[in-house]
Amino acid sequence: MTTVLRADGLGRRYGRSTWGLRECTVDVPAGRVVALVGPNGSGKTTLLHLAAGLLPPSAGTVHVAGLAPARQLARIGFVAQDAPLWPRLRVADLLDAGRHLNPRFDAVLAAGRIGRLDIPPRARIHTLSGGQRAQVALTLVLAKRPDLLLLDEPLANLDPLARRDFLASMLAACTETGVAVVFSSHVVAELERICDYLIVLRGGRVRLAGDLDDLRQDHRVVSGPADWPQAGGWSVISARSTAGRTTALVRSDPAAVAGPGLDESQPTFDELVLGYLDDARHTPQEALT
Ligand SMILES: Nc1ncnc2c1ncn2[C@@H]1O[C@H](COP(=O)(O)OP(=O)(O)OP(=O)(O)O)[C@@H](O)[C@H]1O
Repeated sequence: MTTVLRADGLGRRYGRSTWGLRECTVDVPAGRVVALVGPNGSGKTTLLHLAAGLLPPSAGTVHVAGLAPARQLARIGFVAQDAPLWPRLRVADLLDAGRHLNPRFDAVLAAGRIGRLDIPPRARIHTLSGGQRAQVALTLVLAKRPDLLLLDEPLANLDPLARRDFLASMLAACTETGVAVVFSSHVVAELERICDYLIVLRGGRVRLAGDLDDLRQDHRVVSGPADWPQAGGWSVISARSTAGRTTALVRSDPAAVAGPGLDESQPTFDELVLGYLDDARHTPQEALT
């Protein structure tokens, strides 16, 4: 397995005592589409900035295709939150700038993509819709032909139709170019269709990371009488009780069988993510400082 992004004990401290990210260890295989999820302030942007070489680590290491990000800038595409672009420039001028600034820039791919999206090349950026601006930003980084694409909440500010179009075109571009994508988002429901790898952050720490199919196999949603989670040998991630029944996300040996009176199923993507965001063992942010 080729690893495109490797973080080992990675941490970033802001000021003297606030850790934005701590003890982050993940291995992202080449060509995967990674959902990076977590509540506000959980460290998603910090991780993306470290991976893009925009921030130096305070602890641990991060490598992109085996080297420090600063030495791999040509292989990394990064789109910051809100896809900032020069508002007065025309689309064609931006693509031109991209061509001059990036040695591997694929001008044919960029022009073809903008044409297929029906974005007028003569239009100035500030006249485009939020969805069109997000697509121009995605086109610019895809044309760099990166090995790793880092997208920080690209769906924010997009309406549901624009989100669907953006995700579909992003997935098509990934399949075509083989680029790995790490994609931070709060729009959990939309991620399942496109992601095959998951990283859940909470309180600056990695709560869960791995191949989505493997993670779903390792977990169960089990529902039973109100007191059941105390009775078994499960590792309970989170539990909720309503109307005399308790439903819990548990991590278990795939061979384990639920006892009598318990219903179990493999978690959906939402159940897995929300179960870890609800994690009762959550370490409060104060404990990280
Ligand atoms: N420049 C900074 N100075 C001080 N603290 C910061 C700075 N940037 C981030 N932090 C802190 O680090 C933590 C992680 O922030 P980060 O922006 O990485 O989270 P996030 O998961 O991307 O949040 P959001 O979903 O709101 O964008 C937060 O507690 C935040 O307040």
